[in-house]
Amino acid sequence: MRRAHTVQQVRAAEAVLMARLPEGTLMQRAAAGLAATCARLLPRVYGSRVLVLAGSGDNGGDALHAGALLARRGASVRAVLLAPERVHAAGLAALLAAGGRVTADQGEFGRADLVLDGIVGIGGRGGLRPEAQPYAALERRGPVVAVDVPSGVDPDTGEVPGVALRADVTVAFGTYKPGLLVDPGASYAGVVHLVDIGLTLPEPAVQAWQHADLAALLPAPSAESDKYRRGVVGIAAGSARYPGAAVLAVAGALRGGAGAVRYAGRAAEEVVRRFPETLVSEGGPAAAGRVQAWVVGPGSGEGAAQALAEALASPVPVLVDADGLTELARTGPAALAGRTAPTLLTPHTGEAARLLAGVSGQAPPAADDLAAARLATARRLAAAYRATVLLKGSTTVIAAPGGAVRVNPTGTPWLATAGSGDVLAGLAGSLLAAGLDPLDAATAAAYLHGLAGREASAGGVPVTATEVARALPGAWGAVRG
Ligand SMILES: NC(=O)C1=CN([C@@H]2O[C@H](COP(=O)(O)OP(=O)(O)OC[C@H]3O[C@@H](n4cnc5c(N)ncnc54)[C@H](O)[C@@H]3O)[C@@H](O)[C@H]2O)[C@@H](O)CC1
Ligand SMILES: Nc1ncnc2c1ncn2[C@@H]1O[C@H](COP(=O)(O)OP(=O)(O)O)[C@@H](O)[C@H]1O
Ligand SMILES: [K+]
Repeated sequence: MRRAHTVQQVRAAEAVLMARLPEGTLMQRAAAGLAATCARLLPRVYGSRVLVLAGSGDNGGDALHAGALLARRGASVRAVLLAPERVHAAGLAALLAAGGRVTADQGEFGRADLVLDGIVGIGGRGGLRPEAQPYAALERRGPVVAVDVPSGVDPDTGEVPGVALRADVTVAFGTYKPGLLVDPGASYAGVVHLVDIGLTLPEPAVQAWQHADLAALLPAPSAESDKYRRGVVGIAAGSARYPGAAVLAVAGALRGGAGAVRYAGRAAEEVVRRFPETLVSEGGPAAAGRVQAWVVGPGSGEGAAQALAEALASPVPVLVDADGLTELARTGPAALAGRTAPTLLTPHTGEAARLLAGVSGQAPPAADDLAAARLATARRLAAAYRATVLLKGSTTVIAAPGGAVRVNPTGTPWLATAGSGDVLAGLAGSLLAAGLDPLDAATAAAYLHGLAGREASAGGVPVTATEVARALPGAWGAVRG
């Protein structure tokens, strides 16, 4: 599991450690880890040209100390001081003593074999200041290594409020920061290396699960299992107009670990033709047999209101997607008030905007603004609807009403294809029916769906939602190892 901590959490942990250690110890540890990563990135350190961009704080100090270590190994190190009057004095002294030099020549950026971005770290706010902005647009020859955080990226949120410096590698100290895991910030971080500096940290603000975390969680039948004990997932999706959404949601659900899939809706004929293993009925959720979880909304069209009301009236977990979300946004959180079982909402940013309008009673915010602030959006929705929220898009973020947040590290932009969300909804619903709680079901579904999308698009080929569903068993296999 990758754990990310907020600036406040990091500073608190740092304060405890600094009180025990001689001054400068933490920075020495950080600089040593940073220099070691740089040395691995360079074909050879001796004779390489390294440029340090040093801001006014400790982030600049780390970069200058790492520059000094590289200079001692024979690199030709130059430093641009973005705020010379407030530069980290000990860092600069170390660099100069090791043979490094200060420069004001921007051209060094394009000539460097490696650039260290020490402009700002966890003290940075509000994008790059004007004096640093030109570096974001300059041609580069070697990799840019961000010190702790790519400068200009908000460490706590991943928001990029102005210009930021795109890194090839980020060396993070002590822990990941949420902004390194969530787009748009994550896309500026490149490959993230973690350097242990000895911090003792509390529960992380954000988690990103990996194969091993998921393997421990995915349902598996035992000798005593039968199809009912494995869980039955109900799919209330599709309509005469959109039968495909029903087929795709069922395709996802059949590969999600439940023992049976029950379909309730207008596209029963198409569903059975494609998947004869499905139990079908023509009516809505109220008229269907028992299930352990409902998925409602994909392609439901005009039937969405009725299907949603019936599913929400049931005592089992309900996943609301697509047209179901549009319907829910009309009533707002009040529609969930009487529920006795958990609810999982799976909006993209357009649906998230409608859901927020359903809370405020005002015009929906712009979807692009919500995409730029994914963590805040998912948290707001989870709190307002008292439901778990899986916010789809370039980084899928999952927020539980109690405050837990997970971000999904798998996925590919190739998943942005019609119907892939329907597959995800079916898959997540199936995991809910198999007994996972909404946070785990959403985490596992996003992860497997993202892996399947990558597998199906391997080599950079377009994928269809059907192919994503077909790749799901392979994704389970990869996770299970
Ligand atoms: N907290 C820790 O546990 C450790 C921190 N270390 C380093 O210290 C860094 C934090 O240092 P600081 O607290 O001095 O903060 P920074 O170095 O991140 O920022 C310092 C100053 O930059 C200015 N600034 C803020 N936003 C800016 C912007 N957008 N553009 C230009 N200047 C801006 C402000 O005047 C601020 O005081 C970490 O990111 C890390 O690199 C490490 O040395 C080791 C341990
Ligand atoms: N830029 C992107 N990068 C990665 N994944 C994306 C991107 N855009 C969309 N996705 C993923 O593609 C899927 C699309 O779902 P959705 O928007 O509901 O589409 P549909 O309604 O057509 O099924 C989601 O899993 C979402 O997270
Ligand atoms: K930085």
